[in-house]
Amino acid sequence: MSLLVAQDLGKRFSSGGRTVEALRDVSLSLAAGETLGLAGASGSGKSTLARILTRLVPADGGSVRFAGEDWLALSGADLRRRRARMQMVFQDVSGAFNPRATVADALDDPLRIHAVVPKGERPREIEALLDRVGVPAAYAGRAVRDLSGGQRQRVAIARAIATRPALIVLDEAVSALDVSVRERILHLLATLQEERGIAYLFVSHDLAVLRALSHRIAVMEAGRIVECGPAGRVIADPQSPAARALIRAVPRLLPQESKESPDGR
Ligand SMILES: Nc1ncnc2c1ncn2[C@@H]1O[C@H](COP(=O)(O)OP(=O)(O)OP(=O)(O)O)[C@@H](O)[C@H]1O
Repeated sequence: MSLLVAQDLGKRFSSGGRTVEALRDVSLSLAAGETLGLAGASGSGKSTLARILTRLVPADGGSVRFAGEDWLALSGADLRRRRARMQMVFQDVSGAFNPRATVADALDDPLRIHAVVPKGERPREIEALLDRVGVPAAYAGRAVRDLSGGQRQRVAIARAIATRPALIVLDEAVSALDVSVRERILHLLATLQEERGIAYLFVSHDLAVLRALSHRIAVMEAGRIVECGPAGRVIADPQSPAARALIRAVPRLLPQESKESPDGR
């Protein structure tokens, strides 16, 4: 059974007398424990889709079923409670944290809000989360803004897994990082997925990044999904001009290194 099914999502933005159709009839599905990579040129609608799925912006039309529920119909306390099951990590996580927040504060918030563990166990849980993402426990008292970009992303991942989500939406989550730091974070994400069965919707303009993690890749162009298939197939044998253009932008792409799963997902 699918963990998430989005159907016919649409979104228009109006600004300065101009209307942009950011999403047109977008449908996709995601299985538990699966990574769907979402590729596309700048402005193709990737972030809008990520923001609609995470309920940061409303859709104009369409539906989303998540974990068996009508996700777009949830509101108020019901939505707040269910948010524990769908978390997100963005490119610039500094904006997501209170600038003065310590690492411990940033992790304590979701544990408290979602009552993940009893109050007395929260300090130990924070330690375990930091350990899991490879941040030394001694960093707990530091301000998030004083961390390196890679460490901040590790804390953002720790915060995302704190509520034991079924799905994490990652929007350009490794794009600002150096290549070696990026590779270690991608490895961490892959390991967490194996351990916990978390599904990822991984948004990136960089197909090389998507190839490292994705079982399937969907390609967007001008608000539509123009191609979707097993990661290895999309990279080795792209069917759409949009996918071909993205591949041309990354000359080192080698299809045989794709992490496509044995059942062809
Ligand atoms: N709040 C907004 N107001 C007006 N237009 C918007 C808004 N958000 C997005 N858009 C427009 O919607 C379209 C899709 O934008 P979106 O950010 O989803 O694309 P993207 O594929 O994520 O691009 P990028 O990779 O550059 O982030 C673009 O034309 C963008 O200018």
